[in-house]
Amino acid sequence: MSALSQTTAWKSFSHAVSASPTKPATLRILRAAELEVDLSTQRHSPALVIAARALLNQQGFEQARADLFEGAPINWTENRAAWHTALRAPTPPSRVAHAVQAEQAKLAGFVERVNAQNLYRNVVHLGIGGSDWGPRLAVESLAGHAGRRTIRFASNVDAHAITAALEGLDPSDTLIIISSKSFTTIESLANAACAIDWLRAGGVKQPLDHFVAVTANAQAAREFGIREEHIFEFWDWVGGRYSIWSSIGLPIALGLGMDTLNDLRAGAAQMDEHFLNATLEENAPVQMALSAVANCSVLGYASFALCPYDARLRHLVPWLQQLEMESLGKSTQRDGTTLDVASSPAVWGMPGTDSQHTFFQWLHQDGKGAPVDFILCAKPDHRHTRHHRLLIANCLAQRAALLEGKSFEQALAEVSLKEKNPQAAAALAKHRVHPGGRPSTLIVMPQLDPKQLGALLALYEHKVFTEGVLWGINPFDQWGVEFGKRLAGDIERRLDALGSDPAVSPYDPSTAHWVRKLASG
Ligand SMILES: O=P(O)(O)OC[C@H]1O[C@H](O)[C@H](O)[C@@H](O)[C@@H]1O
Repeated sequence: MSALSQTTAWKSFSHAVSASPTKPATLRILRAAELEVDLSTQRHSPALVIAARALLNQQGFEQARADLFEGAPINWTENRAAWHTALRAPTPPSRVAHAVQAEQAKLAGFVERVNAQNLYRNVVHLGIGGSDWGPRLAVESLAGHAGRRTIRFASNVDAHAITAALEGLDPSDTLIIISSKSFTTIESLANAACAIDWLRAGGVKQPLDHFVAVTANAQAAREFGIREEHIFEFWDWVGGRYSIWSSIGLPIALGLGMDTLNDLRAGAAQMDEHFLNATLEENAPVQMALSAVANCSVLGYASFALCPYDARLRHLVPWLQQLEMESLGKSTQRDGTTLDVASSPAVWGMPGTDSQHTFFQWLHQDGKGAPVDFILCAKPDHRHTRHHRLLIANCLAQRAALLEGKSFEQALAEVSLKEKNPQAAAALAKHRVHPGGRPSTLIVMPQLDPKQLGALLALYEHKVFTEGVLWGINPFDQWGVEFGKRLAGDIERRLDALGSDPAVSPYDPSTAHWVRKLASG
C-alpha cells in the first residue's frame, strides 16, 4: 500500500476539501432511521462528492461494509469478526442465530423470573470500559422509562466508587452483576471481591448466589464460583466497546425492562439498514466519517467536541470517547505502513448549556478551535416549554455563531455605539472578532427514547467504522490498552513485594523511584 497521502484519490479529496466553501450555500440534512443529521455546516461541494466517492472506492469501503455485516474476520490483528450487528438484527445471521437467540432467551427468562418473584430491589453493576459505558449511558439517560429497580454502577478501582455504589443498600435484596468480556479485568474483579465481603458482612450466607456474570470467558466465571444459570455469555466476535447489544445489556433489562433493551436493539437495527442501503451521498454514518476525515486530516483539527443539548446524555461523552479513541487511536495500516496523514481526533465535550459556560469561549475565539457535534431532542419529556425553547435557542445560537463569526467591521459598529473615540473603539473591536467558518454537525432526535438512543449509538459506531476504512486502520483492537494493563500488573507485583530493588527494575529512573517510595509507604 503506498502512503495514503500520495494516492490519487487522497490528493483529489484533500484538494476538494480545501477548495470547498467554509459557509454553506444550501441545506444538507440526511435522514437516518428517525434521526436527522444536518451536515450543512461541514465542507461540501460537487467536486468533493466525486472525490469522496473515489476515496471510499480506493479504500475498499463497500467490501469492508459487506464484511462487517457478514461476520468476516475484519479485526485482522486478532483474526476475528466484529459482529455486533448480528446481536441486534431482527433475524440474526444463520451462522450465529442459534447461539444469539439462545442467549437472548436465557437473559429474558432470567429477567422474567426475578421480576415475577420480585427479587432484588437493587442491582450493582461492576464493569469498566466497554462493559460499563453503554449500559451506564442507557440506564441513566432513559431513567424516565419505567425504572423498576435501583441500578448503580461501579467501574473504577478506586474503592470510593464501589463503596458509594453499595452504600445504603440492603445486601439481602441486592444483585451484583460482573460484566467483563475477558473476566480478567482487575478493576471488576477487585470490586467483585469487595462486594462479596459486603454481602457476607451483611449476613448473606452464600454471597455468590447474589452474583451474575456477563462474559466471553464463562470458564473463568465458573471458577470464580458463579452458578451456571447465572452466567450469560457473549463471544469473542463481539468487541468490548460494541457489547451493549449483547447480554451486557442486562442492567438495562433489569432496571428499565426487557422492552427497553429490545427497543434499543431495534433502533440500532434501523440504523444498520440505513448504513447498508442508503446511497453513499445520503448515508449519514458515511458522510459524518468523511467530514471527520476532512476536518482532521485535511483541515488540521486535532479534536472535536460533543455537546448533546440534553442533560440526560452526559454519559454519551465518555461512551463516544471510548468508541472513537480506542477504535481509531492508532496509526499502523493493514500492511504495516505508518499512516501518513493526521488521524483520530481526540474527543471531548459536555452537555449544553453547561458547556457554554465552560469551554465555548475557546470554541468561538481560539485561533483554531474544534468542530462540534450538537445533539438535540425535538420533544422533551417534561412540561417546561420555556426551558426547552431556551435549550433549543442556545444550541442553534452557538452553532450559528461558530459558523457566522463576526467580522472586524461588525465588531467595530457594535463597539462604536458606546465608545466614541475611534482609536479606542478599533482597539476594543479586535477583541470581539470571531473568525467563524467553524464546522459542526447537528443531530436532531425526535425524542430521547430507547429506539432513538439505539439508532444514535449505531450511527456513531458506523461512522467510526467508516473512518477506520478511510484511514486503513483496524478499529477493533486496542493493543495500547493491553500494554498499559500489563505494566500495571507488573508494577502492582513490585509494590506488593515492598520496595523492590530499583537497580533491577526495568523502568525508567522516575518510575523506579516512585515504585520504591510508594511501596515502602
Ligand atoms: O470487558 P473487559 O474484558 O473487562 O474489558 C473492559 C475494557 O478493558 C479495556 O479497557 C479494553 O480496552 C476495553 O475495550 C474493555 O472494554
